Amino acid sequence: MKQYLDLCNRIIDEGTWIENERTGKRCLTVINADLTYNVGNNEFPLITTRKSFWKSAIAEMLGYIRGYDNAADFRALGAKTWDANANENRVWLNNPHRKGVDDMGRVYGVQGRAWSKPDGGTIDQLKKIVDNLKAGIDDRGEILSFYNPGEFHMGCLRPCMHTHNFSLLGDTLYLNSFQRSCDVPLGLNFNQVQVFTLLALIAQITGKKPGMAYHKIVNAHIYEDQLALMRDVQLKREPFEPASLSINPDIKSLEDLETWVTMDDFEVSGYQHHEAIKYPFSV
Ligand SMILES: Nc1nc(=O)c2c([nH]1)NC[C@@H]1CN(c3ccc(C(=O)N[C@@H](CCC(=O)O)C(=O)O)cc3)CN21
Ligand SMILES: O=c1ccn([C@H]2C[C@H](O)[C@@H](COP(=O)(O)O)O2)c(=O)[nH]1
Repeated sequence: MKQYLDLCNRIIDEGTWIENERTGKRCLTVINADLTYNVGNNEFPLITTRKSFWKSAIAEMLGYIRGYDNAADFRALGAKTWDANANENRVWLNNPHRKGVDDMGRVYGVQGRAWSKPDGGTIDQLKKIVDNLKAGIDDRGEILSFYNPGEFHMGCLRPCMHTHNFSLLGDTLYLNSFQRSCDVPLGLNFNQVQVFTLLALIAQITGKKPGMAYHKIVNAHIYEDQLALMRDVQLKREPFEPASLSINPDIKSLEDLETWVTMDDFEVSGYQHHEAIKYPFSV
């Protein structure tokens, strides 16, 4: 929690105002933040200075793991977070690649599970990683990349958290996750949970011990219409003791994640939090 609050305070104290053309809003911005999560000790990085909708965050990550490309599939898992980007952004609505209502296009998990090869066919990056790690192999290229500039024009948004790089040291699994752009009041609250849960899940299905997750953020910002709520409400609150996450131990394979897992397979205990804050969302 401290590292989240430190980043919010740093943006407010040292940030630079930057115009953002895509949303038409100004953002108070800093460059470079490094967050770390101790997954081995189950130090779940859940925000306590407002109510966090952690189930939506995990549902989103599960949707990426499954390679979903449709906001309705995310909703069915419990995340409404892609509705606006799929259905309310004028540039995407006018894009000839959009297949209809709720289509997100070739974003995130589509690239992770079905990256198109120039000579035909697709690459399943996640399956290769899981198979290798299960066999104790780290080829120093256990990389899940959602960032495919050749297909940006076929998706509603470029991926923000774009690369997840796994590493094995003996029986311990590590994760470095890279994020190019971060909406600190709204997105980071989710992204912290996602990096943590991704390492916990992949360790569980590959039979490894989870170690540390390292989360690198490049452009960390607060939108102008979020600033007062962050500065005058959320940052005035005292954080509570951290919560912990438990994951159904029956989840044993990538196929389990792809087929029967729901949000009922995740539980958070000891979550004390302040009241929810409704931050404005920029499409
Ligand atoms: N401007 C912007 N910020 C983001 O964080 C973001 C995007 N766009 N576009 C793609 C995804 C979608 N994400 C989202 C979208 C919505 C919420 C959101 O509304 N959160 C509320 C309520 C969540 C709920 O009820 O489930 C929150 O209070 O956290 C969070 C992350 C993260 N990403
Ligand atoms: O997982 C996510 C997804 C998105 N965001 C935020 C970061 C930005 O505020 C917007 C994306 O806008 P770009 O113009 O494409 O940078 O969404 C996030 O924080 N986390």
